[in-house]
This record gives sequence, C-alpha cells and structure tokens, in this order.
Amino acid sequence: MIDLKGVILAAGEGRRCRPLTQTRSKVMLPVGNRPFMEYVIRALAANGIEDIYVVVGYQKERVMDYFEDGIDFDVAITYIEQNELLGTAHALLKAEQYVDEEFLVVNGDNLIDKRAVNELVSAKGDNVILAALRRHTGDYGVLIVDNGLVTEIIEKPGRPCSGILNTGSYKFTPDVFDALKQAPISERGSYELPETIMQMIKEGTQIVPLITKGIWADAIFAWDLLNANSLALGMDEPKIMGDVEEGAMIKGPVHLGEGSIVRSGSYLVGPVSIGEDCDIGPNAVILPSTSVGDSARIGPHSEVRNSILMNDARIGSGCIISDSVIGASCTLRDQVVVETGSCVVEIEGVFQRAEFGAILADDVSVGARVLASPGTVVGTKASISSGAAIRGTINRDSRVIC
Ligand SMILES: CC(=O)N[C@H]1[C@@H](OP(=O)(O)O)O[C@H](CO)[C@@H](O)[C@@H]1O
Repeated sequence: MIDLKGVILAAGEGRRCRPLTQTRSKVMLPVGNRPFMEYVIRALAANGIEDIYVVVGYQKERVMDYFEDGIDFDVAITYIEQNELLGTAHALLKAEQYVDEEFLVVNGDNLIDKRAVNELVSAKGDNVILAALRRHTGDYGVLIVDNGLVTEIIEKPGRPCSGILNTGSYKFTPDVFDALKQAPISERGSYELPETIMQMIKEGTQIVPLITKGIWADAIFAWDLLNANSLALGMDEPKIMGDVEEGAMIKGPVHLGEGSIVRSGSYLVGPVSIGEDCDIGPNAVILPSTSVGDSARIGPHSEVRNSILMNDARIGSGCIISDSVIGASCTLRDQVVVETGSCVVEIEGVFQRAEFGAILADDVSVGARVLASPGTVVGTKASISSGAAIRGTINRDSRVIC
C-alpha cells in the first residue's frame, strides 16, 4: 500500500451513451463483462492505492450497490455525493476535505490498466495529465504542448483533429482546490476541470503531459463500447469454469463463468467472455469479440459476433446479431436479424456517422422475425411486434406494431 489516495469521478450520466444510460450511469456500462469503473478500481488497487473516494451522482445506488465498501476489490471506498451535476471541477471540489497530499484523479467511465496508472503514480512533476495520442481527438479535451508542458487545453473542439488528448486522469497537489474554487463556468454551462487547469497554467503552474503506453479507452457513444469491449477482453486471463458439453468446440481465449453451460454443437471463437449461469446452444455460434453477461440465454442456431449482451438477455433460436449492444433483460424471440453497416444516428440532437448493428437499452422486447437495419437504436422497455422491420431511433416505452 502507498499513501497516495485516488479520487474517481463517477457522477455524470454519460448522455451521449444514451439510451444505455437511461438506467445506469456510464461508469456502470459493461465491457469485457465488468463495468468500466471496475477496471479503474483494479488499476488503482494494483498500484497499491487503497483509499479511494468516489464522487457519485446520477444513478448512484447502482454504483454503490455494486462496489459497496470496496472490500471485494481490495480497496476502501468512501462515497461523496455530488447532488447537482455541475461538471468535473465541481465534482472534484467535493473531495477537498479528504485529501491533504498529492493524489490521483481518474475518470470512472474509461477503460484504464495498471500500467497507465503506474505511469501517473511514478510521474515527475506535481501536476500531471495522463494523455494519449489518437487520430480522432475532436470529442475530447485536446492538449497543446510546448517544451514539455501543457500550454492550452481545447475542450471538445468538435471538428476532426488528431493529436494529444486528455484522458481525464491526473496527479495533483491539494493546491488544485484553490483553483477549483475559482473555476469559471464553461460555454457548456458547467464547471470543468480542463478550464480550471487552464486557469492554473495562466497563473504559472506547470502542467506536465504524460503520454501513456498503457491501455486507455473511452466510449463517447454507445456503439464505441464495442471497441472498448474488444480491448477489455484482452485484459483478463480467461478460464472455463462452467460446463462444455461433448460436441461443442471452443477455440481461442474463451471465459465461461460458473454455472454456465455450452451445449453440444456450439462453436465459440475467442476472445469471448460468458458470465455465470448462462445457457448457450445447442448449435449456437459465438464469434470474436463478444461478451455475454450473467444469466443470459442464446438459443439454438443463433449467431452472435462482436457484440455485448448484458445480464439476463434472452436470445431465441436462429437469430443473427453482430456489432450490437443488447441491454440487460432484453428478450429477442426467434429469427431476429440485425443487419450491420454504416449509418447516421442522431444523438442528443447531433447527427453522427457510425458503423454498427443495433443498440438496445434494457428490457426491450423484440418479437419473432424482426429485421433491424444498421444503426437502429431502441430505448428502454420498448416493444417491437413480430415481423416488424425497424430502423432509426425508437423511443423508450414505445410500441412498434407491424
Ligand atoms: C470537462 C472534462 O472534464 N472533460 C474531460 C472529460 O470529458 P467528459 O465528457 O466529461 O467525459 O474526459 C475526457 C476523457 O474521457 C477528457 O478528454 C475531457 O477533457
């Protein structure tokens, strides 16, 4: 254990990941069968950081019920509530009374590994931003660096640009709290950490950028979870703990949780992670890179590829699903087909170009023989009747009758 404390920012909803965040915050979205924030906590714990302060807000009960006091993750968690969601600077200020020495701040809704956290722990300099080089940085804080120091942060410029992005993980001294108290309100109407850092730079504080060689990934939109999922699947050692019936074939890194069964004739090619108490097959095909949550069912002759199925998802027989996210407790009856391809999706009033199959929020019910076009996004508890052809955005609680 080291003295360094960790603060995790976990209060925001993650609006651009809607509709998946209608029922949970982005920190609880699963990749590789674990919520984003579990990777953050594991990476801190692996570096001996055991005192962790988690700033919670939107859907906080789900975070607190899952992580409890942190004991199962070898850390001690104190929850701090941010009742008004006024931005990352406002969130961090809530932690002031708990830290009196150098400390780390990590976004709770990113995938990060122990190497990246270790780089931050051992970084020289009092104020350090963990950065990443990427080809597309327009949706992030973009760092302008000169002479080994950050000179400017341009927050979410929106236009396509490549360069160095702010990962949202930092090492600070408690002096940051004085700056946070003077944080200006941003163009987006909230108090944002990058703006505070800009103020610090103007007042002469040196901010060191540290480009990570570790794993770091974010999901801006719901479909970006597929990429993060594929990275996350490479981070764990897979184990077969459930039953594999004779005649089933398992190739590559496949994790099968306790109480799960893969029935005869099924064909699984890793990386694949299947949770506990799942029932797969007979004759189901699961291809890379797929995560299947606990108590899920994939019926006979169904094929799932490059997808996330959350807990209790039920897929009937003869379904074809690829490049898709299927929320918790969704039911897809027989012969549902999700087409995949390029599409344009409206998220929070902005049109985004993307390439995926479908995003289904929790508790969606899909009848038999439904055909979903690429880029179909379905809100929580919507229900689609058998035989329908669906496309575009379907709002929560709506009914599609064909
Ligand atoms: C206001 C703020 O803190 N912005 C940060 C933060 O954005 P969010 O949209 O709040 O997740 O995390 C990004 C990394 O995920 C980082 O690039 C950006 O600068």
